[in-house]
Amino acid sequence: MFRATDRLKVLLHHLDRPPAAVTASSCTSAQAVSAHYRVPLRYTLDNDHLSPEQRHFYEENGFLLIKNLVSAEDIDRFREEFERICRREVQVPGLVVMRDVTIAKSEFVPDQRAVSKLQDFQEDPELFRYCKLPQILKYVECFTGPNIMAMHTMLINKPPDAGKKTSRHPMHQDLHYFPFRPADRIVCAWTAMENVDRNNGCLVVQPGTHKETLKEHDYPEWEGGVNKMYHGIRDYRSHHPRLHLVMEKGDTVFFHPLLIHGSGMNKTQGFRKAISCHYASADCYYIDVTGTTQENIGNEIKELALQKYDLDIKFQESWALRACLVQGERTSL
Ligand SMILES: CC(C)CC(=O)SCCNC(=O)CCNC(=O)[C@H](O)C(C)(C)COP(=O)(O)OP(=O)(O)OC[C@H]1O[C@@H](n2cnc3c(N)ncnc32)[C@H](O)[C@@H]1OP(=O)(O)O
Ligand SMILES: Nc1ncnc2c1ncn2[C@@H]1O[C@H](COP(=O)(O)OP(=O)(O)OP(=O)(O)O)[C@@H](O)[C@H]1O
Ligand SMILES: O=C(O)CCC(=O)C(=O)O
Ligand SMILES: [Fe+2]
Ligand SMILES: [Mg+2]
Repeated sequence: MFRATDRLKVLLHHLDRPPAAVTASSCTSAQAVSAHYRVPLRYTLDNDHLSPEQRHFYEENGFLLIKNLVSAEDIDRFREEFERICRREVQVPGLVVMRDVTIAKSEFVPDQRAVSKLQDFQEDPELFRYCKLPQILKYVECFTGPNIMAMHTMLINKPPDAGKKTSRHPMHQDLHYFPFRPADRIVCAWTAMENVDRNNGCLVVQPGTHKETLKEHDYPEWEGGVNKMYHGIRDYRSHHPRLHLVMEKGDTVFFHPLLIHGSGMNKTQGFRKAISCHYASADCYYIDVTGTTQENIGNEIKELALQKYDLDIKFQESWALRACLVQGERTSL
């Protein structure tokens, strides 16, 4: 994660710079779709990749599911690389290997099956291929524009629930973790590596919640415990309906960082796998989260960097170090 400290110096002078051209300038000749649906377009940029219907769907719902976007061959390669990492045949600098809290806190000696998540795989060329797949970037560009940074990478291996419901991911908004803006120029791509449904803990989304504000997040008070940094929306009572995203291997969902989502318990004996990347426009800018609802996660990440890597850095810096350009120019982030 924190590999190039010298690169940091170059990056830091950008941190507090105001945004150059990332306001709403995007929506210029969006009139066609806009007029058709009589709504202003805000969440998507002018492009000829999305159909008017797809564009309207994302504007209204905050996500877009594309069937069969990643080939079975590619997914099999990602799976093989994941297994090599678990067997410790490859060492990846900066990689965070996370185990389920039930297993991490027990006497059980963890083997590869205990790995519940890999984070920050940007230094693994085979897994990072996912973030550069042209068919994914074509969609990403519709939300971020042409200068694209891969900000956060994950391979999620949701384990069979050990009986304490710790395989759940509480309902949250990803923006809680991100000290950069504007939110509308950030998007997550999440690809199912096998069939996912309610049994093995598919994504659960609340369509339309991307239009709401960022909520306060904290650890949920769950009896069986909760994984490190799995914050959920505090005192959450939502009137929005929940939608379970049933997906097949290779299907990919793109979603907005304010969309409220989570994932259910894995009631099967298999490990539910998905690979994802959060992208942002390189024209985004970092913000200071002091005094905001994000201060708690910012402090937690700073503490982790200090304990684990002996690095005394700002929340924003932890992101600037992980970020990788995947298309266009690294203008700000
Ligand atoms: C949009 C996006 C950002 C949304 C999200 O991804 S939300 C989830 C974010 N999650 C994370 O960022 C996970 C971060 N996880 C990590 O950094 C690591 O897995 C660590 C929790 C630091 C553990 O790594 P490491 O230090 O290598 O492992 P160790 O086995 O030596 O454990 C050190 C101490 O941590 C504890 N631990 C390990 N895994 C978990 C867990 N899943 N939940 C709660 N506590 C955990 C472990 O028991 C140990 O504690 P002590 O024995 O020192 O008290
Ligand atoms: N008590 C709770 N507080 C907050 N979030 C919860 C709570 N219970 C479940 N969730 C969240 O709701 C989402 C769905 O979880 P859940 O395990 O209930 O799965 P489900 O898909 O609804 O399956 P089921 O068919 O068992 O109800 C997850 O994000 C989960 O973390
Ligand atoms: O794959 C999942 O369970 C969802 C994870 C998620 O939403 C996240 O890590 O932010
Ligand atoms: Fe999330
Ligand atoms: Mg439920």
